[in-house]
Amino acid sequence: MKLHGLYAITDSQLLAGKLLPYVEAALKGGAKLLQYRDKSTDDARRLREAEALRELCNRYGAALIINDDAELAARLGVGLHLGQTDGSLSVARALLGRKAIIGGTCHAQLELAEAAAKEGVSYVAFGRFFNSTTKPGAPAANAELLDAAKARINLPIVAIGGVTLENAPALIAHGASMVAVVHGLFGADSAVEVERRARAFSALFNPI
Ligand SMILES: Cc1ncc(COP(=O)(O)OP(=O)(O)O)c(N)n1
Ligand SMILES: Cc1ncsc1CCOP(=O)(O)O
Ligand SMILES: [Mg+2]
Repeated sequence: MKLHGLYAITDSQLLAGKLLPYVEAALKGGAKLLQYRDKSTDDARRLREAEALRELCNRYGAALIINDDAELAARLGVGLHLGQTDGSLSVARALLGRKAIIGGTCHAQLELAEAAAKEGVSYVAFGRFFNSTTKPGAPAANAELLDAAKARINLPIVAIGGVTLENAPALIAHGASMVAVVHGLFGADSAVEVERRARAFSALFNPI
């Protein structure tokens, strides 16, 4: 799977009562990666929802990534995203195997990306690039960081944080292989609008 294009991330509050139709709309619109991001402790619901999302991703040729929870990713045989305090990337790589998509949060620091690369990640994620209602306290990054990362890190680069259809082109021009989006994609009034946005995000990426 080429890590290039739209990376959709779910939010349990924003998608309450409409998780599956909105995710299906994003996948129809061309999202390549889908991250299940749910901070709740209801393990039964998380398992059920993640299984349903895996089925949807399979149907649309996208890959499912689980946020924070290596055991759930291993149980489902899908990818994983870990932040700096979410556990070891190299342990996750050993657990999930060499083919799994594993991503690591690198905030605004190239050194974190170099360390993550050594631990065997599939992509490095930087951000937040803009104001984010989903995670307002995330450390701020700027587009020049992407230029530097492109020159130093030989891995796909994901840009996250306040990404919209208006500001995504600059991130892509500075080397982002993927844009990861919550609100700018799923903060829509209808599934039709989510699909339209997903298509528009996807069209920003040149075919490779
Ligand atoms: C693609 C992507 N990039 C960054 C994050 C943030 O991860 P983290 O810092 O662990 O914060 P939480 O998302 O767990 O609140 C991410 N989830 N996905
Ligand atoms: C999880 C995360 N990590 C850095 S910013 C962010 C939130 C992204 O959500 P939004 O696209 O709504 O800003
Ligand atoms: Mg995390």
